[in-house]
Amino acid sequence: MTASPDNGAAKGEPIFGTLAVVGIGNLGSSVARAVRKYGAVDRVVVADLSAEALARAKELKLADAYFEAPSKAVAEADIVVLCTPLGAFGAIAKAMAPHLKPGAIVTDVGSVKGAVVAAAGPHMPDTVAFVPGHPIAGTEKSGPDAGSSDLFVGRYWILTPDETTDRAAVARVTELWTRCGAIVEEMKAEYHDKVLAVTSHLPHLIAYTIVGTAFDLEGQEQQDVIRFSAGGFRDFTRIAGSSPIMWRDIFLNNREAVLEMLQRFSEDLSYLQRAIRWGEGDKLQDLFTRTREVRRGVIEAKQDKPFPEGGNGK
Ligand SMILES: NC(=O)c1ccc[n+]([C@@H]2O[C@H](COP(=O)([O-])OP(=O)(O)OC[C@H]3O[C@@H](n4cnc5c(N)ncnc54)[C@H](O)[C@@H]3O)[C@@H](O)[C@H]2O)c1
Ligand SMILES: O=C(O)C(=O)C[C@]1(C(=O)O)C=C[C@@H](O)C=C1
Repeated sequence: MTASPDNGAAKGEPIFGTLAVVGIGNLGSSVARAVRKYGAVDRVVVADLSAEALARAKELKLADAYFEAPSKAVAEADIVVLCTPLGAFGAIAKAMAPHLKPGAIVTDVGSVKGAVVAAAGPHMPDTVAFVPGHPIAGTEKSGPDAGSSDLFVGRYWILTPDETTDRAAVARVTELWTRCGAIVEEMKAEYHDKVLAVTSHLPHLIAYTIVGTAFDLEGQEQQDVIRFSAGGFRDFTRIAGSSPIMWRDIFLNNREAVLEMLQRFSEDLSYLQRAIRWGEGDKLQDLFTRTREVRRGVIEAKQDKPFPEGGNGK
């Protein structure tokens, strides 16, 4: 099931000429590194509004050319990958639209799909194909140093084309991310947003809540929570350390699905609360047995580690 590359760069003919990354942070730099390592494109250009991120990307030699304005970077691109926080997608799409090459493909890595299609889609010229996408891979870190060429190896990359999307463009984007090691699947944007609300957005919200609760404790108690940080809390602090801007935008852009899942979660939490209050150990044990099975399933699907076995951090 795992896609082609081992961790020594498997190569073939480049799939695209020039690839433009807009937003050279964790995901953008992972895309830049991966397409180069796996020989998927001839040339990489990047745009980022942060002078600091651009300077660091240059030091790391992540691309062949660097621009502040997306309009400059996309002018020569055969494929553009939007890798900024979601809140910027609409404005970037509008600004770059007049400068896109006819025949170019625009795709993205945004964690929510419905809102992205709504914000960016209407700005796309008819001469360009827009293929929304989302790699289910990442870490809590931000910036160009955080990326890895192996981030996508063995991980799912979901595309959410609709009935108007150019199928040839979908096929080329599929080929691109498959070359970088991902397992590409298609689904409807709305379905994607519902599934990710449970598997990614809600866990982050829970982590933010628990760590926030600990932070709100007074004086000595707060210090001791950090000092004696047990495994469970420690794991929550990792994802609660994720980018505040990225996660603000995810919750603002997947409001309905997150609120729906949060409602179900609250009901399930009340059930456990009652079971603890009334000493109903059988109910607790029954649920914990079923959740153990879920964990087994994740391990069997090889989705339990951020990087592949022996995968590099860069
Ligand atoms: N981090 C993850 O685990 C992860 C995983 C999958 C998808 N994503 C998605 O990837 C995207 C980027 O996340 P990240 O973790 O790489 O964030 P990041 O903070 O590491 O990088 C974002 C970059 O975008 C730049 N940027 C912001 N606004 C811009 C604009 N208007 N024009 C140009 N550049 C701009 C920032 O300067 C920064 O360099 C988000 O949409 C997120 O939902 C993230
Ligand atoms: O492992 C992590 O640090 C992540 O948060 C990565 C993670 C996830 O929830 O799995 C976060 C957001 C994404 O859109 C995709 C991946």
